Formats: sequence, structure tokens, C-alpha cells
Amino acid sequence: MRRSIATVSLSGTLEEKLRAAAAAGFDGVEVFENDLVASPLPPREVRAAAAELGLGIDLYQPFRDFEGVDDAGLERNLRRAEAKFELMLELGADTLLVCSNASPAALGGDARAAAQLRRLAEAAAPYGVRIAYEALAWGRRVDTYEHSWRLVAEADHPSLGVCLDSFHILSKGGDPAGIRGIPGEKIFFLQLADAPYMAMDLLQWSRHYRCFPGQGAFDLTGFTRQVLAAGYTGPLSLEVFNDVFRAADPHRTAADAMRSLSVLEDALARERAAERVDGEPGADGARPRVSLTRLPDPPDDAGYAFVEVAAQEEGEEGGAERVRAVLAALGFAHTRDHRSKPVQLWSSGGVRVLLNSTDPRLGHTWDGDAAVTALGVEVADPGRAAQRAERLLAPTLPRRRDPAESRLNAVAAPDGTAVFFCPGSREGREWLADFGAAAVRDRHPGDDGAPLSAIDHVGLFQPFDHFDEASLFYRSVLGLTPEESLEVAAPDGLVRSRALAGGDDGGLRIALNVSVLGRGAHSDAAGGAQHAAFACDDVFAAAEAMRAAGVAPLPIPDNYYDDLAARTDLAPAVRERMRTNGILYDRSAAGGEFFHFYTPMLDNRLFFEVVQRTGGYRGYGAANAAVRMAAHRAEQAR
Ligand SMILES: O=C(O)c1ccc(O)c(O)c1
Ligand SMILES: [Mg+2]
Repeated sequence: MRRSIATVSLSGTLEEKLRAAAAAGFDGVEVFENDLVASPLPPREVRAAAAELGLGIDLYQPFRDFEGVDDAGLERNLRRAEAKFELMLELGADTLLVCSNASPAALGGDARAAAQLRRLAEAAAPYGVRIAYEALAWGRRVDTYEHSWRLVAEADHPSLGVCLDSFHILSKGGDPAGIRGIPGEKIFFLQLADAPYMAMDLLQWSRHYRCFPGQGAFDLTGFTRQVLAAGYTGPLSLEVFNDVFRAADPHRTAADAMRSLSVLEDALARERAAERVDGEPGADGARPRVSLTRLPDPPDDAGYAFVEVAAQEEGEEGGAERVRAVLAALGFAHTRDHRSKPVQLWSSGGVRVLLNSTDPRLGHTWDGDAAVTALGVEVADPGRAAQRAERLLAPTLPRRRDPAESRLNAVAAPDGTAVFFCPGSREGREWLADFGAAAVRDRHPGDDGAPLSAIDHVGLFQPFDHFDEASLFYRSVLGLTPEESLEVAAPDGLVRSRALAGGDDGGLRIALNVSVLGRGAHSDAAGGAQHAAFACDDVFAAAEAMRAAGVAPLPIPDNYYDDLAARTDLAPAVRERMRTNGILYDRSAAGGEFFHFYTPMLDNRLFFEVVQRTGGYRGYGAANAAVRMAAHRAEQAR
């Protein structure tokens, strides 16, 4: 389907907005009136600039407070409209969005409103302009799509149709099922926006908190399904009023927007494929009127090949030594060295951590605090995974490599983390050959001192402005499913956490965290913490082995264990062993259990976690997150 974006969704001047929309691959734009009025370019030149970039101007908007006025007002409004029709001829836009009258003075009466809309359509027709009438959620007299459609049907003019905007419908709990009752050719335009649930005034919610489909709480796939079922063939257009986007890089926002539409269209295409035998009409009997673009399949059964940590090797500041000491205490061995780069492979059986002393993105010496810089994702078909990532506008990372080394496709996530697609699981891991022959025998589960069985999850702190973008990126590129987002009251401010997970038994799990207010110790300025969590079958043995190897687990206050005694029936001896080893506990409603402990903070913003899941527990111990953050803070203050 044709894809458009409203200029109001992007920051910058009108020309910058057009360039960003074109660069992300949009076919057209909705020109927002304020953007045009503020532009030094005459409409004709805006049209030329858009055409030069390959963009059509699919809509001009908004035209406000037209219907529900007295006779004198109607004449004034028609005169105002004529001026806009002239402008649209210059601009090359053939559809004008007219939103329902929001003025407190708007008069009621459907017959009057319909007759006035008909007058507008009659005036528009000679210009070749179509009127798309949109019910604002806060319209004075017309605030539902059902009502806007009744007026359009009553006015009955070929130049008049409705504009459907998902926000105005879904924010009020409207039922989109009725949309399929509107003839497709009378739906002149479709605007898509998602939003998080918020208990607030509709207008404020709409003007500040809209987001791209898939980033909020609404079911945009279900909504768009109804519009397509009605027979709509126009563009899918994003109209997102959002405070963060207004201040962000428009190229980045446009790519995020395009990613969101690709995922939406792919979901619709897959639904259609599932319900239709090729060449047959759909389940509802109608032949599809638009073609839907599918993405390459997401990786199935993806798992972690490795986590890469970068740390400074040299000098007093060097964090690499500390990371090595803790990895060794966790049972990892430094088994191999990369043939051509300063990268060490540390492994414990099949659990691998790469320790890099260069910045993988820049190629020079790593000069920051130790941090997670890359995820190695093992997939059956790395080529397909890379193609999917490319279609989702993931920036490809150039790798400087020796011709003899294996070719790993890598892309950069919005937070800068590199994501490598590593081939195969069972058939061998040829990329490991880049690390030369094993210097030390890899240890395996069951071997003495190798208690870890897998990388359970990775926790990545996100910059405030890019949390939704990162969440959509990881979800779509890696084919993960997002879980409910949670808020944790940390000592330095509220932290929002959202986990993304692969198949039923976990596979890939990523926990994204962000400071809710974008400040405090968990903000980007402070370089919020990151971690890798390792799974094991005996968390007590793992903690005791680490302690015996000279690294004490992060101490957890006695108050925590007293509370645990009050609210659980864990045996006193078990609780005592937990207290000694800083082991925390969580339990799911279904009875699954989670035991986990943490290492101290290494070099300011990196730590490791060891977890044991039983009985199908699928969470991340969110109940303990605030205790963990307070404990790390106390430890760093010492
Ligand atoms: O907030 C507004 O005024 C406004 C204007 C035009 C739209 O299409 C819309 O959805 C909202
Ligand atoms: Mg709208």
C-alpha cells in the first residue's frame, strides 16, 4: 500500500521534513497547514521540492470549524475554503482534511451540518478537490466516525467522504467493526496513530502522546483490518503529534515511522495469507483490493551466540581486569583470542562472553566505562535475518575484517548496540574459528566450576527519547514479543522496564529500561546500567562458587529476607542460604519460581546476574528490581 506521513509528525522546517520522509521511503506526505504557513517556499515550490524527492502531497490539513455555523458564518467559511482550494492547486494536493467543528459555539442539527458539508463539496468539485471529513474525538457536535459518516452519507456528494483517524476512534473506546459498513470509496483518507493508555483529557492526550502503530496500547492491526475490509485503497498515513518527535532528529523519526508501517502491513499480509487459499476471495467473500507487503520471516528459534562487553584494557581506569576477575569467578575461562582484533572469548560451556577493548563501532580503543556493546544472535538463516533487518531500515554496520574471517552480518540498534547474526546452531559455529584454536579447553555444564547453562537475558538501558523506537526495533528485527511494561521505584527515580522475548522457552530475551523522567542515576547522562544474566540449574552452587573464587555477590539487606519470611513459606534454612549469598526470590501466579543474584557493579555501569527458573517462571524478578538498584547504589556509595 501507499505510505504517507503527516509533516506534523516530524521536526524541522518543511523542507527538512520532506527530505526525512523521502529518505525513509515514504511515497507521500500530509502537509500540515502550520508547516506551510511558516515556510518561505511558495506552495508551487513546495510541490516541486516534494516531487523532486519522489513524494506526492496526499493531503492538506486541517481545515477547522467549518460546519454547524449560521448562514453568515457559512459564507465566510466558504470564502476561506476557496482560498485553500486555490492554494491546493498550486501545492498539487487533491484532498483537504476538514475536521469536525470543535468550537464551543458550534450549532447542532445534522440536517444543517450535512447541507453545509454538501455546499463545501460543491465548491471543491470544480478545483478537483475532495473533502475528507474527520470526527475529532473532542468535536463539539460530531465526535465519532459513525456520526461523521451519517453526515457524509446524508450530504451525498461525490467530492465528500470521511477521513478515519485511529486515535479519535480508539481513544474513546470506539468499535472499529462498524467501519466495514462504510463503502470503501467513501473513505477518502486513513490516518494511523497509536498511543499509550492515559487517563487524561482527549485533546492533550492526542496532541502530546500519540506514537507510531505498535508503540502504544491500541490494536492498530485490528483497526486497519476493518478499514481494508471496507475496501479502502488509499494510503496508510501516519499522523502522530508527539512531544519527543517534535524535538528529535526527523530522519530517525521517519525511519521509526516506516518501520512501524512495515510491521503493520506485514501483520495484515500474514493474516490475509492465513485466511485465504491463493487466488480465492478472502474469508469475508471480498477479493482484496490492495496488495500488502510482507517482510522476510522473522528468525525462529533464535538464541544467544554471545554477549560482547567492551572495557578499557589499559591504565588506572581500565575495567577489563575487573570484568575478567568476575567472569573467572563465575566459572568462565578465557579460552580463545580473536585472530586479528583485541577481543577475548570467555566461555563456560556454551555460554560465551566476548571481551573487547576496542569500540566495535569506531574501531579504536574503547575509552568508556565497561558496557554491553553487542549481542550475537544465533539464527538458522542469517541471510534472511539480515534482509529482514535491512527492510526494517536497520543501519548495517561495516565490519573491517580479514578476508579469511567469517562474514557476520551486523546491524546497529537505536541504542548503538550491535546485533550480529551468527549462523547455525547445531551444524557448528564457524565464526568461532575467527578466534583461533582454543588455548584452554572449553568447560561444559557438569564440569567442575562451570555451573552456567545459557545466556538468560540481556538488560539494556535506553536513552529516554528512544525507548519506544528501540523497543519496536528489537521486537521487529528479532521477531520478539513485548511484555507489559513495568515501573520500578528506584532510589534515584522511576525506571520503566519492558521485556521482549522470543519463543515459548525464552530463546532471546531482552529487557529494556529507561528513566521515566529522563534524569537521575538511571538516565542517559549517567549512563544507566546494563547487564547480562546467565541461567543455571543451581543458583546456590553458582553463588557459593563465585564467593569461593573471591567475588562476593551483591549484598542484599536483611530487611528483604525478613519481608520474604513474612510473605513466603520458603524454609528458614533456604532463606538463610539466600541471605548469605544475596539471592533474591520471585514467584509467578502459576507457581513458577525465580532465584537470582547479582555481581557487584563493575566499572560504574555493568553487572552480571545469575538466575534459576523453575516451574515455567517467565518473568525477570521485577519485584526485586528496586532492591537491586538500591543495593548497587549503596555499594557504589561505600
Ligand atoms: O489536534 C488537532 O487539532 C487535529 C488536527 C487534525 C487532525 O487530523 C487531527 O487528528 C487532530
Ligand atoms: Mg487526524
